[in-house]
Amino acid sequence: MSLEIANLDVSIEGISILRDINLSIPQGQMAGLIGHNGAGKTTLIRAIMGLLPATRGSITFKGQDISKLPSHRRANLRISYMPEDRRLIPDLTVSENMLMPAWANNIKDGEERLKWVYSLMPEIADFGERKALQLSGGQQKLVALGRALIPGRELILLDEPFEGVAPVLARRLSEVIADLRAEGLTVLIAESDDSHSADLVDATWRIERGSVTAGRKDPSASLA
Ligand SMILES: Nc1ncnc2c1ncn2[C@@H]1O[C@H](COP(=O)(O)OP(=O)(O)OP(=O)(O)O)[C@@H](O)[C@H]1O
Repeated sequence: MSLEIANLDVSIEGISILRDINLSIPQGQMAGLIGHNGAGKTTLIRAIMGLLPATRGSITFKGQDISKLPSHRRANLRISYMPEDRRLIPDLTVSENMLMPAWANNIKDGEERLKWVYSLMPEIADFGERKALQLSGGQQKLVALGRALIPGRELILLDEPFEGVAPVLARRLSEVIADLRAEGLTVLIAESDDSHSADLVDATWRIERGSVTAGRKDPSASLA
């Protein structure tokens, strides 16, 4: 297994948000995390990243319990995430925004990895020297995905990547995410319904009021 979560509880300011989460993703596979607004998707992603502490249970990555590791040590294990709100720095260029995690985590081959990101998404290579604020919301999503891919080479967690994206760009995002399979990346895609992720993922997990169950892919989703 790449990621294995067992009996995980997470509280925020004393309020129990996630309860007894059990979830696993084999190496190189893609999984969907499907749940309504407020179900706990972002909280789970933040807990995996080490941005929220576990109050119980374990998060194991490639056989190592990472649940007590600080977030920068998890980044060193090549785990990364794409936040729902893109969080680009408006006055920095597209390239600078994507290189930020390489600078922050002392990643030596950031420039090389950036070239690979541009080969994966040639459309953003054209904007490399533009300031992030000059891009449309959808283009910024592609950049945010690219930025997550600079450190994220083993496990990448995508928090509602299709949210608020026009259909053409959503299709393009899907293609780029599908291409990650060839890289052997393990991917978790959070979505409020599986309309975009159903065709991409090997398995689906449903999250509801802080609890996760193994889900089924919605067979009607690919007809949508
Ligand atoms: N900082 C916080 N303080 C208190 N409660 C919080 C905090 N952050 C999240 N919550 C609560 O935790 C629950 C899960 O929120 P979370 O953001 O993880 O859901 P989500 O599935 O990602 O939803 P969305 O699709 O709206 O982003 C919600 O009930 C929310 O109100």
